Amino acid sequence: MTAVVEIAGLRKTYRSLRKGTHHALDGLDLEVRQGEVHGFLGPNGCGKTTTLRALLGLISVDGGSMSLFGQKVPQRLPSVIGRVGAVVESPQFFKNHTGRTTLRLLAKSVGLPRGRVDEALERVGLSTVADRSVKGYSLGMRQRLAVAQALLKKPELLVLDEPANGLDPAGIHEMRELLQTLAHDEGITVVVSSHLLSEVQQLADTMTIVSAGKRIVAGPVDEIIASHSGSSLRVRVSDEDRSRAAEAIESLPPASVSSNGDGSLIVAGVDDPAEVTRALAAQKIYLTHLSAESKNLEAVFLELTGTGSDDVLQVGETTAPAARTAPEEVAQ
Ligand SMILES: Nc1ncnc2c1ncn2[C@@H]1O[C@H](COP(=O)(O)OP(=O)(O)OP(=O)(O)O)[C@@H](O)[C@H]1O
Repeated sequence: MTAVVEIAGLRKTYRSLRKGTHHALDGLDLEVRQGEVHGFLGPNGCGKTTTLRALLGLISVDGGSMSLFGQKVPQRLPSVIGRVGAVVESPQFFKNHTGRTTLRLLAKSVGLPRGRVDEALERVGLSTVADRSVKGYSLGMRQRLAVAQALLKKPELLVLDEPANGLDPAGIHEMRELLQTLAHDEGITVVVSSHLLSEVQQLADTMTIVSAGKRIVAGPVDEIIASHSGSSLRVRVSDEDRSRAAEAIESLPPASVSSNGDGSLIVAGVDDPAEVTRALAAQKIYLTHLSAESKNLEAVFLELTGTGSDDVLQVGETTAPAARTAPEEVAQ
C-alpha cells in the first residue's frame, strides 16, 4: 500500500530566554499507509501537535523530511493540501450560526459547491440538528461539526489532533464509529493524535508511539501489544502455604515468582497453568485462585516510553491536558 504520510528525522527546536533550548522534535519518523486509521500516541508534550502542524505547513522545522501523497512538504504542499482535511487547532465557531450556516459560509469562502454541506452534515450524523444554533451543541456535536468542516473538500486524508479531548464516553464512542466508518467504508486515511491509550487501542489499525520527540515503536496495534506483552499467572493460596508454594513453582524452570501487594503470587515464565496446579498438588498445596494476567496497551506504553503515571493520563480518562504556557516561538 502507498504511504500517504512519510516523515523522517524531523527536528524542531524551540528557544526561549526563560526556558532555554528545547528539542520538541528530535529526529521523529512517521509513516501512514493508505486507508488505515493511524494512532499517533504519546504523553503530553511529546511533540504530536508540533508534528501535525509542521506537516500542514503551519510551522517551520529545523531538519528532516516530510511528504504527503509522495509530494515533498512544505515545498509541494499547495499541490496536495486540497486532498487533506484537518482539525489541529481547537475549532472555533460563531455560536449564533446554525451548523448548516457555518458550513455554508465555509464552503462559499473556498468556492466549494453548496451541496457538499448537506453531504458533510449527513456523514457526521448532524443532519437532524443542522438548523439549530451551534451554541446549543454539545462538545461532541461541535467536534463532529469540525470534522464535517474538514470533510467539505472530500479529503483523502483526515488529520485530527486529539479529537476525543473533553468528550464524554458516549461522545468518544460516536467519534470512534465515525472515524472508523470514514476509513474502512470510504477509504479515507485517518491520522489521529491522542494521549488516550484506550482510545488508540480501540480505534486505530496501526500506531506510532512517540516519546520526547522521537518514535519509540510503530506498526499494527495488535502486533505491538502482542510483541510487548508477556503474560503471567496470578496464583493465590492460603497464607501459611505461600512460601512453600513459591518454592514449588520456582522448581519449574524457567518460572520466576514475585509477591503482589494483595498476597497473590505473580508467576512469569510458565505457559501452561496446569504445570502450576500439578507442582502445587504434589506438595499438597491447594489453590484459592488462578488467573492469567495480560498487559494492556497502557502497560506497554509505560514500558516503551518510560513515562511515569504523572506524565500520562490513565486509560479512559478524558480530561484535557493541563494548559501550558508556551514561550514564544523563536524564528530559526
Ligand atoms: N510555540 C512554542 N514555543 C515553545 N515551546 C513549544 C511551543 N509549542 C510547543 N512547545 C513545546 O514543544 C513540546 C511539544 O509540544 P506539542 O504541543 O507538540 O506536544 P503534544 O505531544 O501535542 O502534547 P499535548 O498533548 O500536551 O498537546 C512541548 O514541550 C511544548 O511545551
